[in-house]
Formats: sequence, C-alpha cells, structure tokens
Amino acid sequence: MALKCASLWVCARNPCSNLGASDCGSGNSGAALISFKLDLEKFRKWECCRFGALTQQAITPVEDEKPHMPGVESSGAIERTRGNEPRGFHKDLNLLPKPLTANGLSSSPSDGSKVRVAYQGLPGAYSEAAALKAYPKCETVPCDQFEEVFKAVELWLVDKAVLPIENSVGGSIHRNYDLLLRHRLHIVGEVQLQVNHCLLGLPGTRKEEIKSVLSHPMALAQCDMMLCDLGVLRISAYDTAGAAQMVASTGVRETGAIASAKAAEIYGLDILAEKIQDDNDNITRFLILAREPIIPGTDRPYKTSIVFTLEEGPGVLFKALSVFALRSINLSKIESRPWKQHPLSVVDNSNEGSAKHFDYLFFIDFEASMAEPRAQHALGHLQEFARFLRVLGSYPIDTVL
Ligand SMILES: O=C(O)C(=O)C[C@]1(C(=O)O)C=C[C@@H](O)C=C1
Repeated sequence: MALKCASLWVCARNPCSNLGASDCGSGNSGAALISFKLDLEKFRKWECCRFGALTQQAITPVEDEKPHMPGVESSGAIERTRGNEPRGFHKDLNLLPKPLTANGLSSSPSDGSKVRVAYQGLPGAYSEAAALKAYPKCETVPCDQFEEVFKAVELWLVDKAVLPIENSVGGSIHRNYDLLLRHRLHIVGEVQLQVNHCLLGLPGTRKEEIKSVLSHPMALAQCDMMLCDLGVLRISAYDTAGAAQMVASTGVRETGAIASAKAAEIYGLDILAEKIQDDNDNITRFLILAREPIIPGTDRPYKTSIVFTLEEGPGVLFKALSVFALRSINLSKIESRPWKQHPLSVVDNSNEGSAKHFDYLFFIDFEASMAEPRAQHALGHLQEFARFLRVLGSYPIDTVL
C-alpha cells in the first residue's frame, strides 16, 4: 500500500492547542492541527494523516524530485553549474535572479518543469551551492529572509527550501531551529557542504589595502583569526554573496567581502586570499524542507529529527535520552531552545518558597529511520516523559562531502 504521509505530528499529553498556534504550526487555526496519541501500529503502517489547506491541492509532478544522493547517482554537481565563463567575467547584475520579497511571494509558482529550490541570500551564496548539491538540475530561487524561504514553500511558489542549520566551527543557527517549529514543513534531506571562504576585493586591490570586511556573521566568525591578523573592521551582511555584491556595487577599494569563489566570479571581484577559515574542515549542514514528508526506508543510513518538551523534575532529560541508549540508537545532535510560548514554570516548594524554571524545547537528531521498529519504540517510550513531541522528518544522511 503506497501511503503518502502528509504530516507526522505527535503531541503527547498536552494537546497541540495548548501549545499556542505558533508552536504547532504556521498561523493556521487550531483546527488545522491534529494531535493524536502515538499508535505504534499505525505508525508502522505509515497511516496517513492529512490536514492543512496546502496539502489538499494537487502536486504538479516535477522532474528530478528525489534529492541527489552524492556517490549514489552522479557527482560533480556544483562544478557543472559554474558555467564556462572565464574567471573574472563580469555579468550584467540586472540579469541575475532577484530575491523574493514578501510582495514577490504572490507571484505564480513553478511551471512544473524543474524542481525549484528556495534559499536565503543571493546567487553565489553557500546555501545556493547546497541546493545544487542536493538537486543538481534544480532552479534556485533566492530569497531575502529565512522567513520568506519558508513562505515560498508554503505558498507553493517553490517545491523545496534549503536552510543552514549548523556549522562545524560556528555551531547552531538558532533562528532556524525556531523557524522549524513555527512552520509546518518537513525535513526531507540534509546536505553537508565544505565551506571554503575567500577574501574578495575590487579588481586590482591588494590584501593590505583592506580596512573593513563585510560578510554574513557566521562567515565572519569562521574567519576570526585571519580578520584579527588583518586588524580590519567587521561588518555584518545578510549573506556572503550579498556582501560581495555590495563591495562590487559600492566600489570602495578599502572594503572587502568574505564569500565564495563563485561569488567572486559572479560579481567580478578578485580573490585576495583563499581558504581563510580558521578550521580547514569548515562544514555547514543544511536541511532540505518540503511540504510533504518522504516515506523513510532502510535502504541506506537515515537520520530522524524530533523536537520535544519535558515535565519538570530530577533526571527527566536523562530518562528521555535513555530511550535511545537502550536501543543502541546514536544521537548525532542535541540542541535546546527556550520554549517561547511557555518560557517559565513556577514550582511551589513549601519549605523554600516558589522557584522559577526556564522551560526548554529539545531538538534531537538520531541515527535511525522511522521505518525501523527500534525508532518507533524509542518514540513511544519517549512519549511517557514528553509533554509535546513532534517528528520533524526522517531522511537519508548525507555521507559524501
Ligand atoms: O551567506 C551564505 O552564503 C549562506 O549560505 C549562509 C551561511 C550560514 O548561515 O551559515 C552558510 C554557510 C556558511 O556557514 C556561512 C553562511
């Protein structure tokens, strides 16, 4: 039976409606949210639970719908997209795709001929490279803000979104953890990307002339040592490619940008220094999001991402994590975020007065597929401690850099 699971939500103990709409979904009324007791049998059979207006519309079949699995089908995706122009070729910037803005979100969606993948930033951003690693033939759609990346998928303007979630040097991108919870998209894949930063400047500039450097805060943090050595002023930009474009358009020789070699090519800048990140192994992990979850298999290594909250009490987190240890399931990531709808608990202790505790959401990635009984049992067990539990996605691990 080929069932398509439109959404996999599990709300334990507290019904979703108690969490507030923004914790459970994207501003739709509580009626759009379904809470159900985790039924392992149904879970096993991938019983379908559908809700939300968007999922009722027909999906236009698209070419190359499956994420590209590096090493499984073909490789060299990013190189193929670089084109044949000689380095330094100065393209007409007006011909580049314009980022989506909140207004632009009302324009018509894909014609169905290609997978359209939204990302935050301008052409030449690392997020675009991540989209092309996952879908080598996709049409990439730049967006101004992360929020617009989510909206572009929710409003059917694109098929998928690519979102940076953590970096091996800079750590987690907290804003994107919060957005994952606020929206109802599903994680359908991940991309690990080696990020090699370059210092870019106007053509003919020498590195010693640079007095200030523009880039995304993550990129500035990843190149901290080099920036300290240069003794330059750091200026934040929305994305690395946007920083390169700004340097190209303002034409100030003393201002450089940290961005990719591809951004140098697109915006006609010189590469003044290469591989300037503090750690040579500078890897950013991106998530691929879609309106519908994929049906997980067991044919290759899978990862499952969940978010939950716990009751207050000694050892509760220890018990929650033990559900994975007991089944030899490896955890690859744990992140805690303030539970914004419920930031503080007041606990009355008659001897010592009342105490306030912060309430947290725990995001966990574990290395098992939801198609495996051990993963289903672990979540059934976790439900005994969790006040709220949601599966964000079960998807193939990206094993090729
Ligand atoms: O600015 C870009 O090029 C991005 O794709 C964003 C981003 C990030 O958010 O971490 C992605 C990869 C690098 O770690 C630096 C910046």
